[in-house]
Amino acid sequence: MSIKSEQQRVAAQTHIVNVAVAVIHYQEQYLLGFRSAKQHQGNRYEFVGGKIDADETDKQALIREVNEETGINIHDNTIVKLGRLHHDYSDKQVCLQVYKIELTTRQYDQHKYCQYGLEGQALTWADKDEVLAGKYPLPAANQTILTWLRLPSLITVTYALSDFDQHTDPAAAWLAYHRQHLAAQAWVYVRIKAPDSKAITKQLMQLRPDLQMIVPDDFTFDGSMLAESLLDQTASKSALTEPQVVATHLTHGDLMHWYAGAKDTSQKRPPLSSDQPIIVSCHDLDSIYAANQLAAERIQQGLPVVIGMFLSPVLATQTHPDTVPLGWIQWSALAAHADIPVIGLGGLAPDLLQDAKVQGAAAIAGIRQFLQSH
Ligand SMILES: Nc1nc2c([nH]c(=O)n2[C@H]2C[C@H](O)[C@@H](COP(=O)(O)OP(=O)(O)OP(=O)(O)O)O2)c(=O)[nH]1
Repeated sequence: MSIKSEQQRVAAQTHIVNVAVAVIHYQEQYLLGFRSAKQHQGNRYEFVGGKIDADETDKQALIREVNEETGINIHDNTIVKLGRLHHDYSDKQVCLQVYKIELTTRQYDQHKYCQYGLEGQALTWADKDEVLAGKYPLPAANQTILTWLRLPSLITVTYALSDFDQHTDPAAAWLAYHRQHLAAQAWVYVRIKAPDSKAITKQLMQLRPDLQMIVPDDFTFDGSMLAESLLDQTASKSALTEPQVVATHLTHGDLMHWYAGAKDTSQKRPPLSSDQPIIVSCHDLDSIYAANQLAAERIQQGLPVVIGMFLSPVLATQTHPDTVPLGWIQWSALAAHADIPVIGLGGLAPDLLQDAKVQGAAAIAGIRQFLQSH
């Protein structure tokens, strides 16, 4: 049975309404509709969208709904899948299939002054920062979408400390290199792979307070390390460490370990203790299912969500010369199973972003090509 018909069968049995949601934007401006008081979740803003008919694919529904509600034809735009999420509003269960679409300048210019949609609903172009800050009340399910939207298009992965072994002081050389070559405000997956990773990470945070860091799951900056720092020791641990940590990272192995426990009902594991959003690494279908389950459980339990999945290796890399890459075709087929934004990793460069989006990537990541060469 195809995935699509399986989804429809489950939805029919449990009365889940399948909805196509179009996060339409032009640069940092996001298009919001306003739900009338008489609609379900009325008197709130919404992303354009609506129910997926039984004979439609998600994308067909998306294109139809956007056209019916706004008159914008997105048939030729790149449609990037962000994710899929269930929400139980108690009076109605929905499954939102969420996609992000960037309008062309021409499309935006044609529609930027339209204050009402074709169904009479109010339309607003809103600043991304204000949408993410919660200035526009949206249905509860949209909180997860807002967290997904924080994910940037490009993520830099650091070198391992062992790549600096030829230096007399590898840690100092690692720090000097990354301090200089990471782009301003970059999202960085700090992957040092050494016993003193935490101390080095802490130093990078102090050298580059502009960076947004993804750190290994077991990174809690304990009291002794904080005491060594010059920071105010009376401040709380979280206030000292969290502003720069945007997510914790779970390796493929850790994820599968959690999944094995989660499937074993005799010793069911909670959906992990991290009080941060999570980014996982996946290499195959099993780990994608594990990530989907973790993502769903964390939403159900009101924990910070799983904001993305590194799916690798897309292409051959210098870091893992013996690993057979997935290639775009297999990568794209796997990515379609993910319920969370997928980040392409392995052999990529920033100028491949557009190609990667066409293949289903919400973002791409890498090491050498993502570090600035100055
Ligand atoms: N369009 C849209 N719907 C959303 C969002 N977030 C969210 O929870 N929903 C929910 C609200 C509704 O229950 C459902 C959307 O269905 P809809 O727009 O076709 O339904 P409706 O309430 O207008 O009902 P109807 O008049 O078509 O029967 O999804 C969102 O951002 N956009």
